[in-house]
Amino acid sequence: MERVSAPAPAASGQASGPLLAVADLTLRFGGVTALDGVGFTVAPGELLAVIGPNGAGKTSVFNCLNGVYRPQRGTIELGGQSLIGRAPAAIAGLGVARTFQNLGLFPQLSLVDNLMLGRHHLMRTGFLAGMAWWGRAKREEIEHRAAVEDVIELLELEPYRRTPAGLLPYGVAKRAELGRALAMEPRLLLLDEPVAGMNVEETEDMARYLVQARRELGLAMILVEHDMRLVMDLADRVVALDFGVVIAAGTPDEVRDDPRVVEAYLGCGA
Ligand SMILES: Nc1ncnc2c1ncn2[C@@H]1O[C@H](COP(=O)(O)OP(=O)(O)OP(=O)(O)O)[C@@H](O)[C@H]1O
Repeated sequence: MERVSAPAPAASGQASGPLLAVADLTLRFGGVTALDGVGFTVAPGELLAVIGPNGAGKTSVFNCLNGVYRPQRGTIELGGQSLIGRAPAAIAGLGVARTFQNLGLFPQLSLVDNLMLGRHHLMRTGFLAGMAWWGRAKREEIEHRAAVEDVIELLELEPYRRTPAGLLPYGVAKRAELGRALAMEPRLLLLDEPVAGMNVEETEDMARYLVQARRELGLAMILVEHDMRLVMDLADRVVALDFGVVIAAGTPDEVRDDPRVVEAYLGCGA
């Protein structure tokens, strides 16, 4: 898997500091305060889970991190570079990839082509340049295909490589969605409910692939997930939100046992 390896920590610009630092994040929609002074950090290689009942602000955090929403207040720094005000494509270019709850795959394209599209922002040779610089374009193509093959191998997607994404079984499509994000060679991966709608066996498979991806690629991840078992099994640290405010942060056990967290979940009927 060397070709898809994450950059060394020094490439983040802060060898010893956090990879991601979020402070005082505040986001309002008219009269609704979706996020109110949210702050957390993610260390290189760390898996941070963000939990909270429905409407707590988890998706809003992701949408701020990848540039879909612009917060009214606060800072977001990746390796010391501010992400605020940058377009989603620019943030992807800086190494932030996201998986989507409702799958971000093109249903007509084969799994391999979906993964190749995940690498689009890494491609230096455009179509015309490709015609003029055939040798370089060809080399680039070979490199990109090799990187995609590494992801296919890591996630054991070989049997589905030519299958149109729209025809993949649900669990495999979620894995392909993870593959699309990994093919971007991110420094930080945002996982939006990767096991939503999965049965127990599919959930266990996904957990195994996430552990494998972390071990092989060493990349940092933020996991938004309602499945508490997965959170407890995978997370290094957990941040709990309720009504847009951080109500607890710490190890999975600390956060699970925090009375404010228990109350937030009981209050929402979960
Ligand atoms: N585009 C929007 N316009 C108006 N209000 C919004 C918008 N997006 C989110 N909100 C509001 O912000 C708050 C936080 O929503 P968000 O989707 O971030 O919560 P969540 O924790 O992801 O919830 P869920 O677990 O149900 O996905 C909610 O009150 C929601 O109604």
